[in-house]
Amino acid sequence: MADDVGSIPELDQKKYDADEQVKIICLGDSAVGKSKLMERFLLDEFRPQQLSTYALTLYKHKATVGSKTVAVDFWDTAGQERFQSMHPSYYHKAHACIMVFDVQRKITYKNLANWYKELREYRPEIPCCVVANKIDADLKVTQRSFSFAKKQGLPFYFVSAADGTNVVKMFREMIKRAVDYKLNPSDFMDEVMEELENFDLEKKEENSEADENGLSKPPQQPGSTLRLIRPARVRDQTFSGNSNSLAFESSDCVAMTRKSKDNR
Ligand SMILES: Nc1nc2c(ncn2[C@@H]2O[C@H](COP(=O)(O)OP(=O)(O)OP(=O)(O)O)[C@@H](O)[C@H]2O)c(=O)[nH]1
Ligand SMILES: [Mg+2]
Repeated sequence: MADDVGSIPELDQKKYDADEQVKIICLGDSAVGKSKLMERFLLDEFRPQQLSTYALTLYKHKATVGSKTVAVDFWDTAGQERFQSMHPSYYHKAHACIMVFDVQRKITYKNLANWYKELREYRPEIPCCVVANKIDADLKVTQRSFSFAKKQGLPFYFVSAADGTNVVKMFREMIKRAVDYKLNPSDFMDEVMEELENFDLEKKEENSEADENGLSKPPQQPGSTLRLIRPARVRDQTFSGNSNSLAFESSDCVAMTRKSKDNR
């Protein structure tokens, strides 16, 4: 049993600060085909058996965008109702989101509104798209209009993980949008986080300079800087092929605490 998600290199989210690393998350109800879409894109295969994702799977992919090679981490999680809402660390530092519904199950389309609301609470500005999956089961659905994406101003794709329709196109466009977002973040929180991280680094440098000059360090004020508290415990960790799976045991989450001077 691992005791700290931060100690699992694949899940150390600091790596997403590097220019050539992006994180793309996938949202949608259970059995809409999130994992099958990833498998279709990454392995170009489709095995119809259903195995619901257990908590979290991380798929790694190298993509070329312009002249750059970019490492893309796709985060895939179970859309099961029992989870109700997603673990906050799932959204943390995500650069794009793919929202999926099943054209054969109306409820999965209706539930997009809930997924989208939660996404925007954590990531107000990241690029997002809506994906109507399983069109192979009934091609006539492509004649219908699904207004949710239009209302929210989001790109919309009819796809099929089973026969591959539009899958590569959709993933490539989302990777490009994630990279563009990474280079020009319009998310206020991203900028605040970056400022605070730089501020913390500068402070550390000042302290070590003071040390070198034989000066004493200023006393550390507990809670006066921004701290990232990582999920405390991990129940299970398995590695297979190019993906990692793990489960969070409790609702412990990536939480940010910051006490201002006035609160001390
Ligand atoms: N006909 C058809 N079936 C599909 C397609 N994509 C997925 N399925 C089937 O839908 C079922 C669920 O697919 P998954 O990819 O496991 O669904 P998921 O969204 O990852 O589900 P959770 O992990 O439980 O959240 C499987 O039985 C797949 O075979 C598709 O494009 N066409
Ligand atoms: Mg799945």
